[in-house]
Amino acid sequence: MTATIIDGKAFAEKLRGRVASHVERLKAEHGIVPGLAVVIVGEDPASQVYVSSKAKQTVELGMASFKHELPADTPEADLLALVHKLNNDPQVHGILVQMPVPDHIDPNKVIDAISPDKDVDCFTPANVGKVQIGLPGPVSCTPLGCLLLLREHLGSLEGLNAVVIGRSNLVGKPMAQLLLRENCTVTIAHSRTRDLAEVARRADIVVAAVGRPLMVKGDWIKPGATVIDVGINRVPAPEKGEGKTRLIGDVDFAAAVEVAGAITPVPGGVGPMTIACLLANTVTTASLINGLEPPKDLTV
Ligand SMILES: Nc1nc2c(c(=O)[nH]1)N[C@@H](CN(C=O)c1ccc(C(=O)N[C@@H](CCC(=O)O)C(=O)O)cc1)CN2
Repeated sequence: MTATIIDGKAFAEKLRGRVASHVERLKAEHGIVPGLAVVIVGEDPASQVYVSSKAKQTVELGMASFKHELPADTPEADLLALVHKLNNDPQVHGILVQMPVPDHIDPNKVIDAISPDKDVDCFTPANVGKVQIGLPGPVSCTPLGCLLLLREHLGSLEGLNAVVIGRSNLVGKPMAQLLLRENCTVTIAHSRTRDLAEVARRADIVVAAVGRPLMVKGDWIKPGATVIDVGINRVPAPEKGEGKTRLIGDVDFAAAVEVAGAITPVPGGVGPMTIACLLANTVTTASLINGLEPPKDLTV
């Protein structure tokens, strides 16, 4: 059996189309131009690519983009001051500080500084709580992207056994929460989980978000299960030339594709959905800030 490949790139394109039509409507009917501010501290090459992509796509969808590039040695206080300025800027409806930040900056202080009204990453405790109890607002971008892909592929997730491997605040925990909201039976597995392979083998849905290349083996997957690979691991690729790299996921794709019912590739799976969901969240926050109901087709 060979799994269906879940095409995140194609789905992200469709989602961006929906975002663009809501942006047009907000402008035409309410005179609102949703604005997204992205802040990057330092020169991490991957982060720079993601931030440029975010800014470019924001403009492509008709929104206003505000990009702030700060040197790696920026004092924490200066970053917090910029966030406060953006909190008070009426043209900005979404604020994102690219993670990770350099070691001398406390990411929790940065997250705390972002106004929950503009927290398009859904990192603030207020928004994490809203997701938990099902109130409208932004939803963590990568987990939102995963869930939209799962719904598109499976329809209802009700009653399914879902195993999330990884317990980060960025992906694992919010992913588990969203799956619970879908009435899945959810297990969060992690580095200390006993018999991880056995736990994974019970799952109808496996979400791998550990950041360890190829950790999830083919024989960890129940035949027919749906596998969502959140891993984005850059590894050396000498076959492509000296110093070249390639991206691989947390799942051993070549083996898992023979067992699973459906699987996301890396690249081209969850990654593109993360940015599309960020843009969707910006329309959500722009709507809420202006007292409008956020569009239902951009969220879960
Ligand atoms: N403040 C945030 N920081 C980070 C987040 C986040 O959601 N908010 N997520 C990740 C990185 N990330 C977005 O910022 C991200 C990662 C990957 C992709 C993507 O499109 N990947 C492509 C491959 C791209 C490549 O060649 O490198 C794919 O998988 O097809 C988009 C966004 C950490 N930080």
